[in-house]
Amino acid sequence: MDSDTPPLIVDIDGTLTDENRAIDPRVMPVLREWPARVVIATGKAMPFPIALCEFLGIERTVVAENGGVVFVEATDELRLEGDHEAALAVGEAYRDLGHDFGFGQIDLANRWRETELVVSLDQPLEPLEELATERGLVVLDTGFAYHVTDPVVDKGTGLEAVCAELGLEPEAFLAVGDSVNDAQMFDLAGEAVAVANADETARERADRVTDETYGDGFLEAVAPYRE
Ligand SMILES: O=C(O)COP(=O)(O)O
Ligand SMILES: [Mg+2]
Repeated sequence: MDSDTPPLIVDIDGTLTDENRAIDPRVMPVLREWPARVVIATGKAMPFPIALCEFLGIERTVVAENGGVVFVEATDELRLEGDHEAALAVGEAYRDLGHDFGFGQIDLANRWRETELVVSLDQPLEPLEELATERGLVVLDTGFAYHVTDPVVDKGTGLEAVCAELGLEPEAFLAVGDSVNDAQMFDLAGEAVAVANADETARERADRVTDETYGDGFLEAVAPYRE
């Protein structure tokens, strides 16, 4: 890798993982040794990307909850944005209709969530969308969960917030991802790469799509910078 390596913003599920959310171990040395800034941008709640950074031994620069949560360790900045009350109200109304979030009693998917709400893909989408729309929220299907999210935030606004903290430009970034929740960061990044398992929106908004899927796709996306 040379000094021209761009900063990297990368999604977790479907990009660094396999289809079952397990991290592909081959991505770990790549992230650990990346010579420029690495931003982990995910729909997951903050503890997951923070833990990933900690276990990788890299600085914690994180966009979580699809942009609702931004944490920049270097400047000690934590920004929470989005109407969490509205998301919780959607959840309550969804339950009142007899539906369930689908993550069991303990619900680790929502437990540490601070700005949005997630529902399992095996639960009905239509009533969730109706309730979300009534409250000015949107439902994102990432291929891993339905996210009830405030449209004032996304991974693009998250990238902008990180850049404002660190004095970087979004156009300097290489972005890699796999789904609709990566679209706005793809639009802002100088180079956006969708892995081959990506959904239609991510593929359309990317500059290129890899031949390989999941972790293999990520490795292919970053290969030009590792020669
Ligand atoms: O868990 C999800 O639903 C999406 O997570 P991701 O943004 O890291 O792919
Ligand atoms: Mg993803």
